[in-house]
Amino acid sequence: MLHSGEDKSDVVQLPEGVTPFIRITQNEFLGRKHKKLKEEDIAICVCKYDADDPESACGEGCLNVQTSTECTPGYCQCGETCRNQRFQKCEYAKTKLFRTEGRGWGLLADENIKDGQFIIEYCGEVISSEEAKKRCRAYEAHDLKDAYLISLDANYFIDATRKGSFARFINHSCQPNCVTRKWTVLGETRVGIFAKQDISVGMELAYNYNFEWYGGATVRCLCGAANCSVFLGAKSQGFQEYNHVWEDGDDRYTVEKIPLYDSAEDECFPVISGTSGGNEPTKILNDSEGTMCKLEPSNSTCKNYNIGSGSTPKKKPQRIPKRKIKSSRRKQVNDGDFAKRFASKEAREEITKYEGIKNEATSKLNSVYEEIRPTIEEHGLDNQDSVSTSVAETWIEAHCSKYKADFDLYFSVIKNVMYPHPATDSFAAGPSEGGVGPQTANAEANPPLGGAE
Ligand SMILES: C[S@@+](CC[C@H](N)C(=O)[O-])C[C@H]1O[C@@H](n2cnc3c(N)ncnc32)[C@H](O)[C@@H]1O
Repeated sequence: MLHSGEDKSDVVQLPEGVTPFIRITQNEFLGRKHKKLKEEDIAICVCKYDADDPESACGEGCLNVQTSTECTPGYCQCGETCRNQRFQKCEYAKTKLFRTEGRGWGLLADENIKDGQFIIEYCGEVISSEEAKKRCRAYEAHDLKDAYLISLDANYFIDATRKGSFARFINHSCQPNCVTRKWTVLGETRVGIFAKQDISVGMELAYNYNFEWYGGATVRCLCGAANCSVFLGAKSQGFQEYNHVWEDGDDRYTVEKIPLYDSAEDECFPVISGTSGGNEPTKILNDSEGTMCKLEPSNSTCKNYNIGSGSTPKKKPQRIPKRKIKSSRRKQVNDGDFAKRFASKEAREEITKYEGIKNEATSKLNSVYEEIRPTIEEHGLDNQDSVSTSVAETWIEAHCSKYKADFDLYFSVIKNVMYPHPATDSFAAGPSEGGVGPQTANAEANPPLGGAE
């Protein structure tokens, strides 16, 4: 197998089946030259090399390192010992290309990598958003299914489709072991892949693409993480708003909450109307530092990406109004006082007990909601990713208790309808009292069903 950190030649020997590309170790600029730094703009640190302290030569304490700026050769007093020229010197970790299951090619660590270590630069052609849009259409026309474009800043993109580094093979994961970071190198912004934890040799490298999704066909995520969002971009607001399936009071159910069939071959997951085919709405690819790659509608059937300026889509997705934060009270469901509809005392007592538990759980849920409401509002609408884990846990716990209480109550009602106790007091109503089910006294004792405790 090929070690991505070894072969520095332009045209690389690739394993069979990999679409050829030209390997570059520095971004190439389309339509402009590399910036030439003016002397007064060069950031010069104050580090001095001390043979007894390797950190002295532009380690973590270096002013340039702290501002994610590489030192400029000839200007850094540490000279050759400067350790802050990793992009310039291609100080990549050893990695290896391998074939994944269902996700095309991927890149794995070919040596142990330390938390925070620079792994590789995401190199490609630096192009404007206009050019990105054009290229995207061309790629779609050629039915390329993998997307290799990431955003560099508001106006530029890095396209690693035809020319790039091996970083182009790093797949997305919802639980990644790498992150992207932007660094300023000789006046230009460059994107590096860094380890966000220790990575052992043989582990696949992955970072979170942070797709911002505004419609179009969905790409099923096969990262296999326990917290997988099921689709690339499923957590983005665009995806959530566009792909919601139904709303029920406060709750909005999106496609990601619907159970999927496991088989990758079966396309059994829900088809969301209006999201496929020729009129694909806008889609945005967002790198982990928050800059965005606007993706636009296209007329092709390409599923993975549409890149463009972000101008008006041909067919606007139906915008679903953002969920309003409830004023002060959550909706209270009136279950209709089931207990009093039963003829037997035992049934009434049992159901009354469960009604009490359910009311308590509802009140608890309401008060938890009141507690977390400021946090939710503070973090901007309903993005549950923004609230802290402890808040989310409290909220989930209150929901679970409420669901259990609901279940217990309804179970008890159904049980008493199906297997009624004999009517034991004068309350036993005739049909006009509106019993929930058959009210005939049943000589048979309790049903062979247990309670729902
Ligand atoms: C930058 S490329 C990654 C390398 C790619 N696997 C290859 O073979 O060249 C991004 C593309 O890989 C695929 N991909 C990456 N991560 C994925 C994931 N978690 N689930 C499904 N497909 C994924 C998608 O087709 C995506 O457009």
